[in-house]
Amino acid sequence: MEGPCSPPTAGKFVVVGGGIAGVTCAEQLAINFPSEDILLITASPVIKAVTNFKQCILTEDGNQHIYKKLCLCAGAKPKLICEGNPYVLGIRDTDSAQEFQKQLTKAKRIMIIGNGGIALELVYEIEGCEVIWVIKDKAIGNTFFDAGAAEFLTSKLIDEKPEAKIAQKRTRYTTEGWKKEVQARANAGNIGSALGPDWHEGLDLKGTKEFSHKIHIETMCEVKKIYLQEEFRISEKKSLTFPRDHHDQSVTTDKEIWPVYVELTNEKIYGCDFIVSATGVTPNIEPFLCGNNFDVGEDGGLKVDDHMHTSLPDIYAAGDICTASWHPSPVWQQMRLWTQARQMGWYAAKCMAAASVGESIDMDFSFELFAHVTKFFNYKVVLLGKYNAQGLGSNHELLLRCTKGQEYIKAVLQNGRMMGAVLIGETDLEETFENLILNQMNLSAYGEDLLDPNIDIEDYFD
Ligand SMILES: Cc1cc2nc3c(=O)[nH]c(=O)nc-3n(C[C@H](O)[C@H](O)[C@H](O)COP(=O)(O)OP(=O)(O)OC[C@H]3O[C@@H](n4cnc5c(N)ncnc54)[C@H](O)[C@@H]3O)c2cc1C
Ligand SMILES: NC(=O)C1=CN([C@@H]2O[C@H](COP(=O)(O)OP(=O)(O)OC[C@H]3O[C@@H](n4cnc5c(N)ncnc54)[C@H](OP(=O)(O)O)[C@@H]3O)[C@@H](O)[C@H]2O)C=CC1
Repeated sequence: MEGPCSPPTAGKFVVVGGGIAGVTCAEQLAINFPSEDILLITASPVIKAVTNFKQCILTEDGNQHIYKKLCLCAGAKPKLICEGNPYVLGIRDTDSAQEFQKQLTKAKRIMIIGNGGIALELVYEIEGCEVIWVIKDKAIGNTFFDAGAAEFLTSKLIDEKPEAKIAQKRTRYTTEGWKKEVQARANAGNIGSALGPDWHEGLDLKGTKEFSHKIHIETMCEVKKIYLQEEFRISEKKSLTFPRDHHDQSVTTDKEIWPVYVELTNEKIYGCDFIVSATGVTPNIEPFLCGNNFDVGEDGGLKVDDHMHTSLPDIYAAGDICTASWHPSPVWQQMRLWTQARQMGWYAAKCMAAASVGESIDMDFSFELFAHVTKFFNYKVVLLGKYNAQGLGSNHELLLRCTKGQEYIKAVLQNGRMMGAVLIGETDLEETFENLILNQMNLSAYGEDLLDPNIDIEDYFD
């Protein structure tokens, strides 16, 4: 490690990471302390070490920065099924998304591994390329849906894609102005900020073929082995599987020569141009561990308490890098999402500001109820509270309403109180359900009327 090349700079507050968590944290600190210098450090220059005993961080360019309070917002990186294989791509930032797009323009068939957000979005968006989608579960979208919602969505996947996409209603964050600079600097290194909602809007996700969608789903299996073309040819002659569409699971032999071959745990082998590993993320904590005894969560994040404080004095963390380790509200859980990263960055700044002037602060309201609004297969999707009855055991009931091609509504109730909901389509129920979850009103008397389409429940509960 090189020695420091210039005298240390001092800032009351230092924030590491130019993603949504870090930028929101720095912005909020600047609002609270307009006359202070707030130092925002992002992947270029990369942080090499944090030496807490000296309240000092050392950047890769050899500079030292002294802090009174530090917030680590270095995000996460893709957890790939296999590191160092040029045919296995992860998607995280602008560079990796562009690399994926570049490879796709030359591809006839790709394989997507994983059953979460990235896979769900990709299988719907990719055109002109066969997609073999490999999932560990029985049904699609395990991180967001139960089997019922998955079935509702699967029927959309195998129908033709509609022309009109639903309108964007949220504020778009662009990389213009000063944010562009932050992004550009981050991308100069090899770790950029995570792409967020609408990340594929500007990308032309088209392969070499003329058809729209061709998706084959392999359920309940994982990758057993990946062979490069040469390795595969000299390996014992294995029979290649030829993908059919979703309904036709018959197996025939594929005669084409592919750059890479994947053997699955169900013994099938597919050739393809490349593999997308959409298999979750690992928090970026390594640069901060050396010499520091941070408490680390089971998912590999820096543990933070209800004031976003890590286990080390004056060091906070927010966004994908952290593991929420406080006793949460019964209807909130952490998921590594853009909205949570922003809320955490904002709240961390509030906590840092309060601590620095010796004030106390209550937990922010945004951690009362889990709420995620997104779009899958061109449907608006709203997830509230314990939307999949997470942690409720068998002591819960589900109310369902489904109109094929239009809407899927699920309410999760426990002891007559609403604990969570999945709303797919333009249901207009999110505000009412959000209130019902928050106020924990006893709904036993309403029974199934709660989802009766002939009853306007908005009027009912107002
Ligand atoms: C393809 C994709 C699509 C997504 N879509 C959605 C969506 O639709 N909805 C949703 O809610 N969420 C979505 N997410 C998740 C969401 O983008 C992330 O949860 C969120 O952006 C995390 O923000 P962050 O600031 O914690 O981390 P990041 O955005 O990862 O930012 C981390 C920052 O730290 C910097 N950094 C890293 N290491 C160092 C270091 N050693 N020194 C200095 N700087 C460092 C990086 O350069 C970066 O600027 C998506 C994620 C991906 C990858
Ligand atoms: N619209 C949205 O809300 C979007 C959100 N995102 C967010 O971005 C981040 C990255 O997305 P993504 O990579 O899709 O991560 P997710 O955490 O959403 O999903 C990862 C998926 O990969 C599966 N998986 C993990 N390891 C393996 C393995 N070895 N073999 C096969 N499958 C495996 C997981 O299964 P299991 O759960 O059983 O381990 C899970 O289905 C996440 O934080 C996600 O929430 C991304 C895109 C869109």
